[in-house]
Amino acid sequence: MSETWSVEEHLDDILRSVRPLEPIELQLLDAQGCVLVEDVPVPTSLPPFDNSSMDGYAVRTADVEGASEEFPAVLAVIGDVAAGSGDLPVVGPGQAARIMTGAAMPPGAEAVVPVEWTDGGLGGGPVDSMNARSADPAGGAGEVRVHRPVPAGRHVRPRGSDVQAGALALSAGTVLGPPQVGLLAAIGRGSVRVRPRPRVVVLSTGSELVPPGEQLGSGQIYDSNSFVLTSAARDAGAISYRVGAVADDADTLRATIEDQLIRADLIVTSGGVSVGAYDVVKEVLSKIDEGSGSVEFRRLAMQPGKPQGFGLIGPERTPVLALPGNPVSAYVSFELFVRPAVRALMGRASVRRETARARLETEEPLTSPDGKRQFLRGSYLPPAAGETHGAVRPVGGSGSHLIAALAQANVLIDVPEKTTLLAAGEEVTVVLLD
Ligand SMILES: Nc1nc2c(c(=O)[nH]1)N[C@H]1C(S)=C(S)[C@@H](COP(=O)(O)OP(=O)(O)OC[C@H]3O[C@@H](n4cnc5c(N)ncnc54)[C@H](O)[C@@H]3O)O[C@H]1N2
Ligand code: MOO
Repeated sequence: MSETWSVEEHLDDILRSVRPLEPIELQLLDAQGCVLVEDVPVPTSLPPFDNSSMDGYAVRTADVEGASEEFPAVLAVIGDVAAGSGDLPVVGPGQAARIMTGAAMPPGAEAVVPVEWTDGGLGGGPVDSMNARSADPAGGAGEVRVHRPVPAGRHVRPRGSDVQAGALALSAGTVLGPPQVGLLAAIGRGSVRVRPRPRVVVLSTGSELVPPGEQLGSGQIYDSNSFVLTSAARDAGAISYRVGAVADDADTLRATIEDQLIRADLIVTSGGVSVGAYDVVKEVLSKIDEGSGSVEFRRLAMQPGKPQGFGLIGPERTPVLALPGNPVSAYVSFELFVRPAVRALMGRASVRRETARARLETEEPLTSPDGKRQFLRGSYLPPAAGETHGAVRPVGGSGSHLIAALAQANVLIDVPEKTTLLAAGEEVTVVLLD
């Protein structure tokens, strides 16, 4: 650990080694959040047939020309066309078919008159709605009085007006959010080829750690890192598995990691990477895979998050990121290094968090160590209307054990290596955490 690496050098090293996962065919809902690797054409136009956009009556326009409430057009109702009806009546002169939203236009009809522009077949004034079929089984028969004319095509959604057969529904590289999943379903695709979500195994280490919910003994603390890292991995798009804290024992740790390799696209550990006598992660991972790669431990010009390990292990050369154990260090390290690695495995084009420039609000000037890039926790308010910059206020101090303040933060204030003092009102870069 003699050489010191910058944040960017460490990240570049990780991103150079992490390749997107091989694509697989996934059911639509399993593909949510994934990157599509195929161009998906539209097999059949949407809508697949001309259909009504209103509940009403399908008519021939000539029959309702000049119609008014005083002088309604009286048409013979020849039946109902409900959404899903396959059998369509032919609408002849002087006739109308009662039609529901989404139902196919019957042959002969050119437009739809909404039910509100008619007497609903009841012989009175305009109605608000149709009677339910159960209450009025004969509603689709008899006569209807139409109070207004309609031009051809009115209240009709033509076949292909949404998207035409042969067009590109979605192109390779698209991230499948809910609307894209909806479009795939609408064109009849049950599954698609995507890069899968990476499986991230999170493993915390430390003999002092006790799972939340259990009793603490003397010198013990609750294991929070494995929870924050597992949920952060899920938030980044991964399928994450939390492995309970492993004691500071080299053999146990080695066996646990070897067991976990089978289900991991990425392994994240926390703790045990510093210079203490019980820092077993470093001890085990530096030697786990002699010959076919191992984990390198380095010191970064960064605070928090100075000690970091990265390498590829096992037969599949699975990436391992060994994060420092201090809770804030572990989380900041996740945001800066693990999240981009997860996104790179997913094949996402942008792997980094967004940043913004913000005005610093602080009573006392902030100090930062020379030669270290510092990531302070901040509470950020986006720009108000008409303003170009938001405002950020530091929360908590720089101590990497300050878990409560971290929970109040929505940004990291990125203080460059050479900056040692920041006064109120200065412009800073913030990394947006949500
Ligand atoms: N002599 C030196 N000591 C330390 C140095 C150094 O350069 N010289 N670096 C310090 C820095 S900076 C960091 S960061 C830590 C990193 O230490 P480790 O990665 O070895 O982490 P641990 O010693 O296991 O734990 C550190 C701290 O965090 C608590 N912890 C650990 N795991 C969890 C968890 N899962 N949940 C909650 N809290 C956890 C642990 O109890 C310790 O308090 O080393 C410094 N020391
Ligand atoms: O680097 Mo440690 O992460 O400063 O607390």
